[in-house]
Amino acid sequence: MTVIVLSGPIGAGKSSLTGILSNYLGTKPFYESVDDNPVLPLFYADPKKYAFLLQVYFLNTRFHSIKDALTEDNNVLDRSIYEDALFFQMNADIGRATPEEVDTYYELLHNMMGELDRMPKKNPDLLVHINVSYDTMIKRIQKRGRPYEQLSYDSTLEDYYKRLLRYYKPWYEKYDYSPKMEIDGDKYDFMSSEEDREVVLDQIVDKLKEVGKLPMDWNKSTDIQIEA
Ligand SMILES: Nc1ncnc2c1ncn2[C@@H]1O[C@H](COP(=O)(O)OP(=O)(O)OP(=O)(O)O)[C@@H](O)[C@H]1O
Ligand SMILES: Nc1nc(=O)c2ncn([C@H]3C[C@H](O)[C@@H](CO)O3)c2[nH]1
Repeated sequence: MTVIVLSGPIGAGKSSLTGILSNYLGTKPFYESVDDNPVLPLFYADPKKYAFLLQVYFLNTRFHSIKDALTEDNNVLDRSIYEDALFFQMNADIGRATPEEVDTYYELLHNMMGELDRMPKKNPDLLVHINVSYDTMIKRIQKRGRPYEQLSYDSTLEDYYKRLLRYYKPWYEKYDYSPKMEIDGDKYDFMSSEEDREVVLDQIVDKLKEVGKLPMDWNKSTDIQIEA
């Protein structure tokens, strides 16, 4: 079984690359609950009131996806459980959670991580992190067009997004649950440029080979599924 997780800030391209990568490798994609998430619009309308609820919602749905993913042989997950605390901590730091909510959240997270430790596979095999600058992030958020994520929706979102990027840098540097790699999301338009898509897929395939998750002579035309 091989598990690949994508990470990166809002609009970095995780869902898009999850689809492309899983299609390329012939594995199953698992997406973060966004369009069917009833709490997300509430959170953007009143972050202070809904930050804790949203966090619990994401933790719960993420846990479901991880359990489902473990029933499949190989899979690609759009965002890791390890990023949930980054979001929560950032929201707590800007006063959107009470001390009781902070304590409860970390206890719940700790409890869930304990459950993951008992699963047949504790950690992913590879984390693929998409790096984007603030300008790219905003362009992508605009392109996708969820109304409540637009800068025009709330004047504090610019600060929120810039802060999020600042939190991601040390988070990625510290991340050590699995091998990891970065994709330059500013440079490569893997959505519309076939050439860029190939470069990005090659980078990921090379890394999977390096960590022993694909045979060294694998190429797409051999059409072999990624190794258990
Ligand atoms: N490398 C890229 N080049 C050009 N456009 C991209 C790229 N990656 C993503 N996009 C576009 O940017 C938008 C956001 O992408 P996507 O939904 O995949 O981001 P995400 O990281 O999953 O976001 P979120 O964290 O909000 O779930 C989409 O419209 C997508 O088509
Ligand atoms: N507050 C908060 N905590 C999370 O754990 C979290 N995970 C994702 N998101 C938001 C970002 C995008 O708008 C949208 C899609 O990623 O959902 C989160 N927001």
